[in-house]
Amino acid sequence: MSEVKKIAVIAGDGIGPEVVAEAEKVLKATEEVFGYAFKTEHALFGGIAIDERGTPLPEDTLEICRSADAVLLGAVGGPKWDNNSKELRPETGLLGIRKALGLFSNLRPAVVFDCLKDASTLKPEVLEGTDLMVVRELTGGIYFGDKLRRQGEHGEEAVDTCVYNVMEVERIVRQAFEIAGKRRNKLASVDKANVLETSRLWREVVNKIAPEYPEVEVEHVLVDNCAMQLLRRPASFDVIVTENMFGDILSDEAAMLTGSIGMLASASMGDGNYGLYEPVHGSAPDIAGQGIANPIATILSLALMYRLTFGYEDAAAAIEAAVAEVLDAGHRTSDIAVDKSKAISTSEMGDLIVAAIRKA
Ligand SMILES: NC(=O)c1ccc[n+]([C@@H]2O[C@H](COP(=O)([O-])OP(=O)(O)OC[C@H]3O[C@@H](n4cnc5c(N)ncnc54)[C@H](O)[C@@H]3O)[C@@H](O)[C@H]2O)c1
Ligand SMILES: CC(C)[C@H](C(=O)O)[C@@H](O)C(=O)O
Ligand SMILES: [Mg+2]
Repeated sequence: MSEVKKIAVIAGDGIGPEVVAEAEKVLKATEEVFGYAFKTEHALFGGIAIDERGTPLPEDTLEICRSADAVLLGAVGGPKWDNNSKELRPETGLLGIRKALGLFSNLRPAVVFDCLKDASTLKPEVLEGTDLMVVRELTGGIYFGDKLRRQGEHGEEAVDTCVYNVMEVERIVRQAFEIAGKRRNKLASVDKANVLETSRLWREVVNKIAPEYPEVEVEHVLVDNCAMQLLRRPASFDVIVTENMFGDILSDEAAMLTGSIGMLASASMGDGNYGLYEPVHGSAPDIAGQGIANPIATILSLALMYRLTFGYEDAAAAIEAAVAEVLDAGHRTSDIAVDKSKAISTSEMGDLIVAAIRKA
């Protein structure tokens, strides 16, 4: 039996608790199969924390996360809190936890499973071989710059400020080069350097660091062009590194290459092995409570946790293989089902993945 590791579990809102429950089943199965020992501690966060504690990110939730080795998060947000003031929004809690835990690097792999090519809105031949990683800067840029409302010449105005310093760009770009070096040695740096000063700084930093990684081929792509190229030639991308907001948008776009945003996992990391793992999708209020959400993004996020925080490659690979096996066998939640009448539920998908892990 290995040393007990601690995982903070945050279910959140909407489909968050539904998909996290399935990931916890997988956690339990992998503990038993591989002999790992985890202590999980649940914490309140997001809209439910606003309702129960008057703040989206209670101090004790942050403490539970800080004292853990990793965090598993579902999703937060929903219409109930959409008209709240900024401080009382679930999304403010999400930005707060990322900042407080120093998670500046958000890794969002988008891999097209062969058997799911028919689930995407794109032609199968365009998707062939698509396996990319969006490396999104997560604690800077327009998300965190000063915001204000004021009276201007034409009445009320709103201001969002986008700021990046060299240190913030260097650390994420370095991580992206390192990741590209372990993959196919291709890095696309995405910016809007034809317009934005922050993007010109970003590009200067990439060009300054590039000679340290001569084996990595660097391509600068303007973000509007990148949005288009992702649909035109997705398989040509390996690692995409970009700032916070561009990464948010491009990763949702990349999700559709895989068939559904319900397939896209993510890891939010700092300098070390500590990480927060969550699906790329949100709380999906339109399907919450129906038991039909796809839990695979959250389950694959758990696999990323095993790999990146704990170095348990056997369990990570077993989860990924189990997901592939279940999909190959034709099982689909409704978001990836071509014939929706045959779609299975969230918990059926979780159970099938657990069964595949146990029998492997
Ligand atoms: N990390 C997070 O917690 C996070 C991420 C994105 C959005 N949000 C929040 O979630 C709320 C809803 O946002 P949205 O509707 O723009 O995005 P969303 O990702 O929640 O949903 C977009 C669409 O994708 C579908 N979808 C998402 N996840 C799915 C899954 N696992 N299985 C099947 N279908 C799935 C939804 O049903 C919806 O039609 C908002 O409050 C937003 O702020 C939170
Ligand atoms: C909910 C929102 C604040 C968040 C973001 O924009 O970072 C989400 O869209 C994501 O992709 O994690
Ligand atoms: Mg997003």
